[in-house]
Amino acid sequence: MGAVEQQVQAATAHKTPLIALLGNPNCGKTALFNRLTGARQKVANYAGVTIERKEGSFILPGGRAMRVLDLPGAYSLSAHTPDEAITRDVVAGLRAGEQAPDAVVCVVNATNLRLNLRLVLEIQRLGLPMVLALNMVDVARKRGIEIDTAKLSQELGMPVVETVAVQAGGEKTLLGALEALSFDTLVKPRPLSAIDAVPVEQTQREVRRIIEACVSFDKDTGNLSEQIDQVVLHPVAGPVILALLMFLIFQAVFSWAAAPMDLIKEGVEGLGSWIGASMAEGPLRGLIVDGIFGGVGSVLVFLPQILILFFFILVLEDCGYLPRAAFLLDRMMGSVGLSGRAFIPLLSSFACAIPGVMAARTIQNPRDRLVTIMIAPLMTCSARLPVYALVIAAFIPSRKLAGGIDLQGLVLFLLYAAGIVSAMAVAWFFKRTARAKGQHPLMLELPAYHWPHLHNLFLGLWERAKIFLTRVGTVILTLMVLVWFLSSFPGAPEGATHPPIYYSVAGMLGRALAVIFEPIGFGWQICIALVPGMAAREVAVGALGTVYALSSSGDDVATSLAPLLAQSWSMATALSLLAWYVFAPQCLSTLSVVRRETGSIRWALVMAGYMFALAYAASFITYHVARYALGS
Ligand SMILES: Nc1nc2c(ncn2[C@@H]2O[C@H](COP(=O)(O)OP(=O)(O)OP(=O)(O)O)[C@@H](O)[C@H]2O)c(=O)[nH]1
Ligand SMILES: [Mg+2]
Repeated sequence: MGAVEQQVQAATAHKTPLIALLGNPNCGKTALFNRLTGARQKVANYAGVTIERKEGSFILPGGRAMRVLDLPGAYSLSAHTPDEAITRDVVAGLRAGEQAPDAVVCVVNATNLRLNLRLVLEIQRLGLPMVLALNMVDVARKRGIEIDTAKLSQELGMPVVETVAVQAGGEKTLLGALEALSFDTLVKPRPLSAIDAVPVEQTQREVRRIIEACVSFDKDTGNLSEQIDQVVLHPVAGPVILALLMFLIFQAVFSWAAAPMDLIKEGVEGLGSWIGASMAEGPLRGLIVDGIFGGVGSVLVFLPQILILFFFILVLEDCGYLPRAAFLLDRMMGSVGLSGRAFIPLLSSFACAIPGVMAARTIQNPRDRLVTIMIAPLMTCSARLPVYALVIAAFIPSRKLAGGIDLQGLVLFLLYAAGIVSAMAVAWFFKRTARAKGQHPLMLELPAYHWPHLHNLFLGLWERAKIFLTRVGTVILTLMVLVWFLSSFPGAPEGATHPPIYYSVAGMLGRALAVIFEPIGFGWQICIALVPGMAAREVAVGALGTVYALSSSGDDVATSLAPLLAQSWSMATALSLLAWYVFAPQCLSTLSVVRRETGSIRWALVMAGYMFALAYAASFITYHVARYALGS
């Protein structure tokens, strides 16, 4: 061995080898990544969940440290979408500031080798050390698919191991195979032209030949997923089931949440009045009782509703129903010119528009992608739920309609529906003005159904709760303290006729804004809440809590906000505020992500502008129609 080689060997021996997890979308890369590293990246039963690279590290049983990259899924290395391009560039060592991996673990879905092997053959041509992880073998076995791994390994010329990424210990075989790899000599990937040199047809022939040689099917095992799909994807029954499911979810958001919400409310109020009673009258007491307990507490009570909503979304996600919903909605989305791929980004936007806007990266056509980004904020994000829930609780009687339907749940359902319908309308408009061409058929792989993993469900809810509580404890708390200060100082002048807040900085600001918002029914108190609501929607609720606690004279602790609002607002104002929040421009963080993802401030401004105009128009109409109809 020459001196130079020895040096290289010594240098690489010190370096921690980097392996990349590569494979088709939804084959279990992230699950495997989590299993190897103990991380908790998001997994879900549909394609396109991972949209950015994630790095982690772990130790092989023999003691060697390894670094591992989780990459977005790809069907082929001739990238068609921006996230596929990330994957291609990373493995080929073409991404700036990114070292090419020392080895590739190709993850394949054992139940669908036919689709997955093409990518394996393509990657192989890069010439990097490789291991094939035959994942989801548990499902394959259940379905009677038998794969001769020894033969497959021989055919492909690389180690093949069986893994079950969702079972403890399901990654052991992979660790063994990695242990056997040598990282002593540095291998550079061959140029991508090595892949393009081989015609696609030849690759596909090769795939067929390998499958014939290594895979056998036991035809007798009935396919339950297909049977379920005959009902769920039925042209008539399918959409009915989908609508029914959505409807039931919103009913549950109200009816199940009542008890835990009361509990939280009583806890917060009890604590607030206990602390209030033990403190001397003064600004500090005001800050704690009105600002923190009145403001932050009024946001906190919405935790149960958010968790119930996400419980259902997570269950539907994990069992594999969501891509079916995409399939059912594809026709509707296609008729307004959206691609079926827009479904997942739009669905994510129900949690928050930010991941939704980012998930639009999986959309191939740049114009489709832009339109999807522009309408993502019209999907009702979870931060708007508290605003809706508060106003509904104050103004919509909790009555059972015919068939046991809860009126409050129905109104909430309608608000969410209003967001969706207007998103479709806006998409249609954008597409028309942008003179779009023909449609793109939805190519969607329907994963097999499986029971939701309790562990996944629990982690998902825990994540949601953490996000919400962190927001309450940081952004919302800070803004609430600020709102309280601005609403408390300066104090009322001698002989004041209004409550002190009227004369405060916030009061002055609110009165100035009221000039603009009076025509849609918002008084100065609501205007005070609108401003911090731009930073985080829930703060609007908290701010109303503080504003009305400070406006009402006498009461020492903020009594429940809903009845206070019911006394202070007219029904027309309440409906107008609901309409406002269906459309009002999203929080500032969304706008900044839109700027980042579209690469210019222009689209962020267009978004803010069109949403403001829509919101104002919708509220104006709602307010005046309601006043007319209610005769006030
Ligand atoms: N039964 C079974 N399910 C698995 C296995 N591996 C992953 N899954 C499930 O398959 C789904 C997809 O897993 P992910 O890890 O998100 O897949 P991914 O390859 O990262 O997908 P993208 O990020 O979308 O490319 C999830 O619902 C997992 O729980 C496995 O070995 N057995
Ligand atoms: Mg993933």
